[in-house]
Amino acid sequence: MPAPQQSPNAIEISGLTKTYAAAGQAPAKQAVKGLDLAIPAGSIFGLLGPNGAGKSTTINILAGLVRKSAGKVMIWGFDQDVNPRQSRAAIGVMPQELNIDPFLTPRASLEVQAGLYGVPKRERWTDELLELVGLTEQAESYSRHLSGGMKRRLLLAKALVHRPQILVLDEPTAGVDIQLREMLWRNVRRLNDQGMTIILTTHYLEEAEEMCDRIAIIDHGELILCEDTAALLGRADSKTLVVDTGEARALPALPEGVRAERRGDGRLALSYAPSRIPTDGLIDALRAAGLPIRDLAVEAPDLEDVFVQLTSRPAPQPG
Ligand SMILES: Nc1ncnc2c1ncn2[C@@H]1O[C@H](COP(=O)(O)OP(=O)(O)OP(=O)(O)O)[C@@H](O)[C@H]1O
Repeated sequence: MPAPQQSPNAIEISGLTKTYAAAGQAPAKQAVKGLDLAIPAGSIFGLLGPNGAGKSTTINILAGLVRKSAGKVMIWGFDQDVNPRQSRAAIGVMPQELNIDPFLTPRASLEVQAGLYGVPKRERWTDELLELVGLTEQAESYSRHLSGGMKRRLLLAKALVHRPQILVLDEPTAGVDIQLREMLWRNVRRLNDQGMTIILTTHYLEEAEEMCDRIAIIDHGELILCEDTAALLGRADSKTLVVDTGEARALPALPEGVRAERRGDGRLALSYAPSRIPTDGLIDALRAAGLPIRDLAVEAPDLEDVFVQLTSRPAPQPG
């Protein structure tokens, strides 16, 4: 159904605000505070933030599941307030919760979902979808007999019935095993290769680092930054020099600002800010202090370092 999308962005959010009304003892809560965000078409975009930052609220507003309090949301060129049907049709959401009807088979679930989106019978791709997520064999089993992993795969297929231009994955790999995680990412990459824009939230920063072209970090309902992943990683002013000191265990005197830690394998890990202590200067200092250096490696910062620096909070933990 959708046609527009003249901008290079699949999604444009401006001034997005959400205040949950007070309920019982709980006071009103402003979960999203004037968020501006542009998500380029064709990207794999990560929405990250500590627990309670407002990620799910934002995603649920995009999905049309939560009503925003203020602001503008354009999905695939459609204003959510002006063209709610078209903007909904452009997006598919794989939610966190396993909301699957236990009495439907996977095939029936997909058919019902396609019906809800008004997909005509001849345009349905139920068999292909079952194949895509590896549920062909279980197509006629009751969903209540599916394993947790299979239910998640069915959720992915449900999000795709109407062939959306944008796929949103809310914590897709929380608590799933390695095989399922790999299968999910394989599918996500394949869909992205075919042009689909992917938006995901994840608590696994390693995963975001590996999968996402661009990352936004939000905290307390506000945007902290939005950058290409490579640029983001370049921001962290931290490196780790890992030194194999052989039998020597005594710590030498270290330049100020260097943190030392002995790793499980016996190597000495020295963390430092390269803007203040250049790597070669640190190595010279170690030599001058008489530290035996059998081997050494410099580890670049990862997304976790950046995240902690920017939010001054521990990285989110998988729930
Ligand atoms: N239905 C609701 N009613 C009231 N407050 C809510 C509701 N849903 C979320 N909140 C609050 O809004 C804030 C943002 O929550 P949200 O779930 O969007 O964060 P999140 O970044 O997705 O967190 P998490 O990583 O823990 O899922 C939190 O303080 C949360 O308690």
